[in-house]
Amino acid sequence: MATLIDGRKLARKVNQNTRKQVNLLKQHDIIPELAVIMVGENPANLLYVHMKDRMAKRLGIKSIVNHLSDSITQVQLIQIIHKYNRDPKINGILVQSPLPKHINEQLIDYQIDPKKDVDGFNPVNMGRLFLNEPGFYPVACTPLGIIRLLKEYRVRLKGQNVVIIGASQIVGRPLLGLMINANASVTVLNVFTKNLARYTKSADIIISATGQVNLLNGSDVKPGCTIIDVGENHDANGKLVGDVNFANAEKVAGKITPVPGGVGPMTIAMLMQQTVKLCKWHHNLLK
Ligand SMILES: Nc1nc(=O)c2c([nH]1)NC[C@@H]1CN(c3ccc(C(=O)N[C@@H](CCC(=O)O)C(=O)O)cc3)C=[N+]21
Repeated sequence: MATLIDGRKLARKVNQNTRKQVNLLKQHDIIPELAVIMVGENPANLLYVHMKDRMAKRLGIKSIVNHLSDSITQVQLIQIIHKYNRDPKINGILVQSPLPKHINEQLIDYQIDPKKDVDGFNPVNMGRLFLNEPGFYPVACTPLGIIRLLKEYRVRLKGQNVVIIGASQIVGRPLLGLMINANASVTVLNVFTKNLARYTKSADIIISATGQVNLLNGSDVKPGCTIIDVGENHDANGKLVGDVNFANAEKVAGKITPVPGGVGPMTIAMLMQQTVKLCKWHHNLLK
C-alpha cells in the first residue's frame, strides 16, 4: 500500500505559517490584499472562489471578490484589471479561469501587472520561470503546491524521470518549468498520447492534470513510483475523483495524493502564501 500524500495536513502547516507572517505585517500596519475577479456562473468556479475568499479572511488577508456578469466586455474587464493595477493597497490580482469564450484569456493575462500577478500567468513571469531567473517572481500556485508536497514527502526531483500529463497554462506548463529548474528529466504528454503506459511505466513521478476519469490504472505505473493527481472530476455517481484510479493505483505506487485532500488544498495554501510574499515584496520587506 502506498503512503498517502496528505495535502490537507501540509496546507494547514503552510497556512499557519502564512497567518504568522500576516500578523507580523500587521505590526507595521500592513494588511495584504488580494483581488479575485470571476466572470459568469460556472458552479465549480463559484465554489473555488468562495474557498479562496474564506481562507484569505481566516488568515487575516483582505480579500475582494469582484463577481462580474457573463455579458461583461473584454474592454470593461481590462479596465477593472487596470484599476487594481493602479491601487497601491492591492498586492495580488487573480482572474479565475476559464473565462467566457468572448474574452481572450491570454490577452487578459498580459493586462495584469507582473508585480501583482499572483497566478504567475503573465508571460513575463512565465518567461522568468522558463529561464530559471534568480530572485523572487510569482509562479502558478498549483505547480508550486505540487513541488512543496514532493519536498515534504522527501521525493527527490534531480535526475528523476518525471511524466507530466497535460500541458495547460495553469498546471502542466509552469510545472514543466519548475521541474526543469530542479534538474528532473521531464516528459510532457497529453490525452492524445499514443500508448501512455509506455511512458508512465518508466516514470519515477507521474503528475496527471487532464480532467479525464480513470486515465491511469495501477497496471500503468511502476511499482514504488510517486503519483500526483491534479484531476478534479466528477464520476458517474457525482463523486469528486481525480484522473487516476486510486483504488488500484495505491496498491502499486509508493506515494500517492488523494482527491479530494491532495493538490487542491495546497493550491489555495500557496495562493495565500504568495499573496503575502507579494505584499512583503511591494514593501521591500522580502528577505
Ligand atoms: N486563475 C485561476 N487560478 C487558479 O488557481 C484556478 C483557476 N483560475 N481556475 C480553477 C482552478 C481550480 N482550482 C482549485 C483550487 C482548489 C481546489 C480544492 O481545494 N479542491 C478540494 C476539493 C473541493 C471540493 O470539495 O470540490 C480538494 O481537492 O480537496 C480545487 C481546484 C484553482 N484554479
